[in-house]
Amino acid sequence: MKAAVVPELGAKLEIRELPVPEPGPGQVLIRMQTSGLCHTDIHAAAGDWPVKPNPPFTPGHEGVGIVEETGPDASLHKVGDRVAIAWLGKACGHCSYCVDGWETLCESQQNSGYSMDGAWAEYALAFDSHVVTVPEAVSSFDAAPLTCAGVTTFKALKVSRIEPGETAAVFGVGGLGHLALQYARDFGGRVIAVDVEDSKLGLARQLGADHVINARTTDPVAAIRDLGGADVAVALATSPRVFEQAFGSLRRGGRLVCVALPADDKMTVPIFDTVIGGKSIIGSIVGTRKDLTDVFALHAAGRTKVIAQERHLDDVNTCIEEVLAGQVPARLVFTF
Ligand SMILES: NC(=O)c1ccc[n+]([C@@H]2O[C@H](COP(=O)([O-])OP(=O)(O)OC[C@H]3O[C@@H](n4cnc5c(N)ncnc54)[C@H](O)[C@@H]3O)[C@@H](O)[C@H]2O)c1
Ligand SMILES: [Zn+2]
Ligand SMILES: [Zn+2]
Repeated sequence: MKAAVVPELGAKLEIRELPVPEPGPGQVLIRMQTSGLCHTDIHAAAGDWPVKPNPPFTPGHEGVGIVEETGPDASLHKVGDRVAIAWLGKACGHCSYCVDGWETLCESQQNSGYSMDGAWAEYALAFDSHVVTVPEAVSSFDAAPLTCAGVTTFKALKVSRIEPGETAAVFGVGGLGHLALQYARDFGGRVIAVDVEDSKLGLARQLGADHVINARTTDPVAAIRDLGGADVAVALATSPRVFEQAFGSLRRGGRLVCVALPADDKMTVPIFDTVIGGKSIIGSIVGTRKDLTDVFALHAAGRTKVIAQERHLDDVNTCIEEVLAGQVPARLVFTF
């Protein structure tokens, strides 16, 4: 099979011919149909996060495909089922987090395309217990971005406790942001989109943003405050400065949801303003299998639009450059 492999951290990916892997206990072998390029895969290949993956490895955690073979003790899914491989490759199932509906916080979890080989390949192994069924009404093309960008921003808006009528500011209209603003529109009220590319802001308008701000030419903090401030700000761009601006845009009682994971790991926020203004800072990591099922159901009901372009795995290095240059509306999806 063909797979994109990170030979060493920071190096260009290589397209390699590898043997199709055999499913072990509890595993299924998936024949990939589509696989999205999340900015997390770029961090993984660069090795720019505090906890590093071990090369050589195959990235990819927005994989959608067909179960081709089941390993011993894998009985939840059967050959022919269409399933999604998400970032949460496996959680233990019995720690305090897992039993309390917070499997995404499990300390012994495995992550697809990071601690285990991922979905940028013609075939991938996954755990039967953790792949999620894709409903018929959701195409494999749309399902790929929903599997990380969708579930992550759906969860981020849930933990923000946004209320109908509240204002949400979405910082970064990339793969995650273009879905975040649709959930914000559906769960809350007014939506303000911030990016540094006019093309992304045009897309944000089409997807229902009420106001758009180009942070390259306009100070987003002042502009959002002029609009009355944000009840919820979601940080989806990979720079600490964006987190600080997102915090600065909050009105009293506002909640900053931290989602992006910039390599530069520190942000500065004013303590006085946090205390006096009763503001909250919330971290949010992907979503559960149930969240992803809900995301698919919303999409099947026509509530979200996925904006993505089709690419070939052979062009993976160019694709990464395109994403880094901010040229992509809004996700790239490899098709097999
Ligand atoms: N917490 C989680 O569970 C989770 C899940 C998936 C991805 N992530 C992280 O989220 C981040 C975003 O991922 P993505 O796939 O959406 O990336 P992306 O590259 O598709 O989108 C980033 C967007 O930010 C915009 N941007 C850049 N600089 C900006 C600035 N100064 N102000 C406003 N916008 C700016 C870019 O133009 C782009 O539209 C990455 O760090 C990724 O690792 C986190
Ligand atoms: Zn992702
Ligand atoms: Zn656990």
